[in-house]
Amino acid sequence: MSERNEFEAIVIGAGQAGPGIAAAKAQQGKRTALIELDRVGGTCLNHGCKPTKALRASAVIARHVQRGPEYGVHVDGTVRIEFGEAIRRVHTMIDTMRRSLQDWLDGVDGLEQFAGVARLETVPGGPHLVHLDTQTLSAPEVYLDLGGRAAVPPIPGLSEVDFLTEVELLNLSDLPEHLVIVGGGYIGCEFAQIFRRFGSTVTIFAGERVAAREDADISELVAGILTDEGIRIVPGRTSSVAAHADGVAVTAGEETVVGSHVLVATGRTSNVDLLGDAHGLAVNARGFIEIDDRFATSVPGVWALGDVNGHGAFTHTAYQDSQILLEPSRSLAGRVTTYAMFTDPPLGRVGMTVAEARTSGRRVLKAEVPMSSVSRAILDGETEGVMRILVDADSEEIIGATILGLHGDDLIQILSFAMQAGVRYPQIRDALPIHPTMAEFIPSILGSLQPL
Ligand SMILES: Cc1cc2nc3c(=O)[nH]c(=O)nc-3n(C[C@H](O)[C@H](O)[C@H](O)COP(=O)(O)OP(=O)(O)OC[C@H]3O[C@@H](n4cnc5c(N)ncnc54)[C@H](O)[C@@H]3O)c2cc1C
Ligand SMILES: NC(=O)c1ccc[n+]([C@@H]2O[C@H](COP(=O)([O-])OP(=O)(O)OC[C@H]3O[C@@H](n4cnc5c(N)ncnc54)[C@H](O)[C@@H]3O)[C@@H](O)[C@H]2O)c1
Repeated sequence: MSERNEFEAIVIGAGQAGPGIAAAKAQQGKRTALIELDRVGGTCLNHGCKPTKALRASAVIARHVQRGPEYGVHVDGTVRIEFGEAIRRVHTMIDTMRRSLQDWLDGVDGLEQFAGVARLETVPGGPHLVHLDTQTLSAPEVYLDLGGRAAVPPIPGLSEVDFLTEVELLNLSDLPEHLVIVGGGYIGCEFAQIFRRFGSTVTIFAGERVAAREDADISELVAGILTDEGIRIVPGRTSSVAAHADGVAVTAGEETVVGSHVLVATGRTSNVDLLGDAHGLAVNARGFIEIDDRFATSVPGVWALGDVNGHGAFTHTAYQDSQILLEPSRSLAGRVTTYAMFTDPPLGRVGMTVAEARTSGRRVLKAEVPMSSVSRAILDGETEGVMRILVDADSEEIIGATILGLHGDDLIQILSFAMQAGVRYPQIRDALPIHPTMAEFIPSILGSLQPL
């Protein structure tokens, strides 16, 4: 090993956790390597959160324009939705953000960047070895921010057609005529609504049901929002896929739908396999690297952050992993995981679902209001959805919340911050809310809790 390749810290993956760790290690004066096989910014920046939410912004505007007459706003002349322009807007924005991240990394003193697939060979007592195509690096500290990729389910015929994952879908320049989506999770629902609003025919093969991680009644509300916009939801697991003269035929049970494009959105798989077979790390049955509360893996000197440790599946969890790691007094224990599905209206979620609360063994109280009773939602003409809060009757802690509706993605954070701070529900119930806002119903429904 030449001295040139001996580092004090190596970070593999420049996604949501890697860049911050790499910069911090370099700033601590450690000679640090950051290795990325693709583009900096990982899934979120290149083909995840950010491009989808930028594209969603165009889809939301399209919807507002279409709904204008309901509000007395008429756009005279033709309204055209140009998918090509919308996707170019997305790419321009993402390119700028990626350049800015790259410029920031390039400016970190003591940080050396490498391109390629890193294979890890752990060595008892360290330093560990990281192999690239033409060279091997070593370091006593290795940080893994490997993320994941679309899982490709073993559906007969799928591998023989040109199916899309989110990567290819976001690289289309022409609008699909009929987008068939296999999987009704967050990716399936978000893309379904976006492409429908641009004018595609959209069919979701939803598996069990859309948004299946949520309570069944919430899934039903989400399904209603999507079907009201003309999206067809076919229940059941996709059993076969085949090439067809008009595109691709997708079948579940008795139902076959022929689409021009098929998107596979049936979950994610971890990138741990890319490390090769000499990493020696304990990996669980789902492919996640096992860690303790401070991200230490089963091999001393190796830490795992972000999606690959299975303790979060979001950008904010991956990024927070890096913040926790860098502050020795913090740990993963007690993190209140919260997330949103960015349909329009969005679904905000934190803590337990009703189904989980029922089996928790706690005495649980529930407060709920349909958005059709929330003044601001009525005034804004956005009455789909529901606001629901679950409380532990004995400890008075908030233990879960679901907000499907206008600003649900932001409103939910009032509750997640309260949960993180250990606030008792009467403190929020007795707060003074502003009228007429969506948040005003959070205190008011906490005054009408009922046993679950
Ligand atoms: C379509 C879509 C929409 C999403 N929307 C949201 C959203 O709205 N909000 C949200 O919070 N989350 C969203 N997510 C999830 C979010 O993108 C991920 O949770 C997040 O990117 C995980 O960050 P990470 O750092 O763990 O991994 P990643 O961002 O995937 O980064 C890992 C990096 O490691 C690199 N890498 C892996 N193995 C190696 C190796 N051996 N050598 C070198 N480099 C390697 C990869 O190339 C990648 O760049 C979305 C995901 C998708 C697919
Ligand atoms: N807003 C957000 O934060 C956001 C948005 C998109 C993605 N993500 C992240 O990406 C991850 C993956 O999202 P996803 O939607 O791919 O996965 P998911 O796990 O949320 O949903 C996949 C769905 O596909 C179904 N399915 C599996 N096999 C099927 C088959 N053969 N036929 C029909 N349906 C089938 C499953 O039952 C499941 O309901 C999420 O867990 C999340 O962490 C986050």
